[in-house]
Amino acid sequence: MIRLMEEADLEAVAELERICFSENWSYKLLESGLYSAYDTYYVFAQDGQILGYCNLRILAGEGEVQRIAVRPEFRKKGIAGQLMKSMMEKSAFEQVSAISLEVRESNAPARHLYESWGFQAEAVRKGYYHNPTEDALIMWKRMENADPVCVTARNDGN
Ligand SMILES: CC(=O)SCCNC(=O)CCNC(=O)[C@H](O)C(C)(C)COP(=O)(O)OP(=O)(O)OC[C@H]1O[C@@H](n2cnc3c(N)ncnc32)[C@H](O)[C@@H]1OP(=O)(O)O
Repeated sequence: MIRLMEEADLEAVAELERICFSENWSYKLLESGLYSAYDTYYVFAQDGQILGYCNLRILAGEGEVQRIAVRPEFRKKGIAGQLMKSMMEKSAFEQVSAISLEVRESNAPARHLYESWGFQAEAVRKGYYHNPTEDALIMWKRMENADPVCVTARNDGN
């Protein structure tokens, strides 16, 4: 089941980070995020185990999918899809104009996931990632209530 992350989940989520990302978020960073007014963390929990988690940041009327990860042995079972659904519902509830995210260019599973939720790659950040060095794709999804003028301005870097 999907629920909000709690303090008791922090160690398990930090472990998930270590398993899933070469540049992983620390316990301290996750702890500060838990109490941030801008961040919403969801976990997918089953039989007392955290199988997946994600973080949505909402700032100035825009959303950003900052993190999503699923334990390797539980992938391709729709868990990330359920986490995405929770973030999309939260974004709609908060009436964000658009949602963005960054993803490694070579990360086919994540890109497929995001495309299936209506995200489109619109820009590249050269050498954004380290360990190994790689470009980031910036993907966007416009929400139905989007203000086109505002979104265009943001995409031009203004
Ligand atoms: C903003 C960021 O966090 S970017 C980094 C994203 N996170 C990571 O790279 C961490 C490591 N990877 C993972 O944890 C997982 O592979 C995730 C989160 C990308 C996907 O999690 P899963 O639970 O396996 O995804 P889920 O089963 O919900 O599948 C979602 C869609 O992606 C597709 N997909 C999943 N894995 C793959 C794959 N290896 N190759 C191609 N497509 C895939 C599925 O077919 C499904 O598409 P569909 O809805 O059209 O059938």
